[in-house]
Amino acid sequence: MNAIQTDGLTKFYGRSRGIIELDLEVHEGEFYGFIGPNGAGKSTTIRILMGLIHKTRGSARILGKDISKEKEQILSVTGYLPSEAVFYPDMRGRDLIRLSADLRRKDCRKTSSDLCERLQLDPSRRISELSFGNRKKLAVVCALQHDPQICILDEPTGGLDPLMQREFFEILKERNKKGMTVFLSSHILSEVQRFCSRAAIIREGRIIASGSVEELTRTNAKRVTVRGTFDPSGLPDVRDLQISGDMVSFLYGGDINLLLSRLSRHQIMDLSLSEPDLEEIFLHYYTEGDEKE
Ligand SMILES: Nc1ncnc2c1ncn2[C@@H]1O[C@H](COP(=O)(O)OP(=O)(O)OP(=O)(O)O)[C@@H](O)[C@H]1O
Repeated sequence: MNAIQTDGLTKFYGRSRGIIELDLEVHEGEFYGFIGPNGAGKSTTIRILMGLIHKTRGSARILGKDISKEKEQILSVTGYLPSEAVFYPDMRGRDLIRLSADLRRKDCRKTSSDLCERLQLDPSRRISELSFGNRKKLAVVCALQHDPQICILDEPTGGLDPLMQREFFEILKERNKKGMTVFLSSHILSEVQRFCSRAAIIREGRIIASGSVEELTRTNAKRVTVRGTFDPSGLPDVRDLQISGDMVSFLYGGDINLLLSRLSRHQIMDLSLSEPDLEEIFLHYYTEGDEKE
């Protein structure tokens, strides 16, 4: 049984595209990243999974349960962190936390107070008095206090300062070790590279690549940085060329001997060849797509 499985999942808002023919497979216990730029369809996918909006066609299951028919069973074992949490402003944090626990008919006092302490959240304050980051922490407590089997997080780190982001990922990692599946959408690629074992890349509503983060980042291309006067434009498979003063930097996917022989004809002061990071690979997927169109 997969933690999340979608088959041909499609959503149109009127005539405009949300997501198209999305096939996702997230295994139980995985830490899975869902990467894509603004407007790619990440929130649309997540909102359909959480039953907040209806699909146009296709199907989706969470822990084997159909999202259209078994919503209540799904919600009782799922934690959800929306990208922008909107709460009743006059409520106090602790009342919201209790309401969220009551909806799941669970006593979550011990876990919620641990979470508040770790996230340094004062739950006695009114929601209207909380900063954006503190509202996010409140949403994290509501998403995790009932020890869900799967947690679906939409751009989770927006609004959290770096220390809190670290604590938040620590919590997720601990939960994941105990078996919780984590599915998070992000456009912070280093975050996905650091924490996720597998990921899917979504672009313009379609998944353009998926697999282990290692596979996705494995490429023959190297980031070449040269100090000196060098023009790589005659070389094959050169992308993302950046020139700044006497520094030339580009992604190179061609024959390394050819590169070395071209370089040897120039006065080079410094040279480095490094593995591209996920950010660059992502760009690579995008430019590939653009070339095909
Ligand atoms: N309520 C809506 N009505 C009409 N179109 C919508 C609506 N919500 C989303 N869309 C469109 O669906 C597409 C996917 O949007 P979605 O919010 O799912 O992307 P996203 O990947 O989550 O982006 P972001 O990172 O900016 O949150 C976009 O083209 C968007 O304009």
